[in-house]
Amino acid sequence: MTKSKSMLHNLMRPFRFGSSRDSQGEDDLEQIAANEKKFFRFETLVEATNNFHPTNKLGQGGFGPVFKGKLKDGRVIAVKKLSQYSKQGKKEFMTEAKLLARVQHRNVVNLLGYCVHGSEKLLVYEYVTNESLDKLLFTEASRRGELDWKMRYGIICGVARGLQYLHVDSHNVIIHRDIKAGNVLLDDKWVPKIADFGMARLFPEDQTHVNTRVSGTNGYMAPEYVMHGHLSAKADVFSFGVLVLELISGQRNSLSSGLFPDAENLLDWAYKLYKKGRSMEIMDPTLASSADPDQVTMCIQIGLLCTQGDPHLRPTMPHVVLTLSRRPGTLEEPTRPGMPGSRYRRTRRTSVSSSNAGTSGASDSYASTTNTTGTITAAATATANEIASGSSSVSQGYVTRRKTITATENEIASGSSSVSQGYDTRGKRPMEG
Ligand SMILES: Nc1ncnc2c1ncn2[C@@H]1O[C@H](COP(=O)(O)OP(=O)(O)OP(=O)(O)O)[C@@H](O)[C@H]1O
Repeated sequence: MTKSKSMLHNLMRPFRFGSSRDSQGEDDLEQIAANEKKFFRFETLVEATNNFHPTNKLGQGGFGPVFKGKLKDGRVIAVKKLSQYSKQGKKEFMTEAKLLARVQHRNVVNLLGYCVHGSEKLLVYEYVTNESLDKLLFTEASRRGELDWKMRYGIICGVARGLQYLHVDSHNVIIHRDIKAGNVLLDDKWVPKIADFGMARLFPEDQTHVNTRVSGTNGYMAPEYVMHGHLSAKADVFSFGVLVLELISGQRNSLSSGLFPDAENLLDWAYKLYKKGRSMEIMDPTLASSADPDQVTMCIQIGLLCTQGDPHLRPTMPHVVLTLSRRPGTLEEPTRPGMPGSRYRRTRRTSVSSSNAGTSGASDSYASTTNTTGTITAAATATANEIASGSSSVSQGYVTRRKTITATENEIASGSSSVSQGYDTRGKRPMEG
């Protein structure tokens, strides 16, 4: 083809019609992906996982089963077979997966690539050797003692850095929406890695169940998200705050545990003790010999700042990372934590913390009341009480996924994002190819 002919050919490409255009597009994408070594042949994954043998199965998540495998080049992988309910078109899936595979950070589980085979869609991750944090912290309680303070502090710092990367430093703003102990994997050196990012892109909103607008996990979801479906990076900050308090206390943030004297949940308990100057009482007793009291006190305060009812008052992740990198010092006073069922109310505050530069003086806050305003219909089928007690099925299945919205990096970095105002039904902001 001459140069001018090939130019014309390229110009005409978007206007070609019919299936040949689609298959051509897919072929092109496959070719690009293959060149970038992100596209895995199905046969390669069959071989690596011993034909997805049950003994290779690592577990079953909301998006489908995960299998351990080994590639011929020696790399150990985790292959997630996406649920058949992912109706996303092949081309779109490949575009999304290709972009997500560019997200690379020490504290994020790296997506090595992906595969499409007939109706099957698969994601190929680096294999992370150790358990997920929830197993160590909660499921096998006897193992909680293995996590001394230094390790827990390292996990707090690592997850904070991973989230900062997703919110601000990656090519695209990525709001995770499901930060929880179960989505933090630990490698052989106990470096934490955030799993399951970017699922919103692979499970577009219009393909999820009608009653399940809110996804996420009970006990971790910010009240504005539960109640109104408002999602911003500050919803991740809230979940991160819950995780911090869980790491310090060794307790799940759930009502059903009944472990929090005179308090509704872990956040309430921590806040009440903090107000009495006794915040250290939430500390897991197994940390007694390893804890650095100044660091623990600082982290409790960070946890409380992150879980404040008013999303505008919560710090941004860059601010959290900065605070953690400094020696423990004076921090702002946290206001009341957000509770599921809290009512949304705007109040004018006289002082706004330094972590919120860029937010307006008038701030939204959540009244501490369990009276709902009926706006729960904007969220999920679960009631506020179900969510608070962890008995809701909001996060149980693939149908509960996911929604995120648009924001610029600067908005998110400054905490002034208006992301909660508008939704991108496909769970993303536009990305460059
Ligand atoms: N990259 C990985 N390396 C090692 N194990 C992994 C990896 N990804 C997932 N797993 C394991 O596979 C299992 C299923 O994980 P997945 O993330 O799909 O679901 P989940 O976190 O259990 O639930 P949910 O989807 O509701 O968050 C878990 O036990 C998890 O620890």
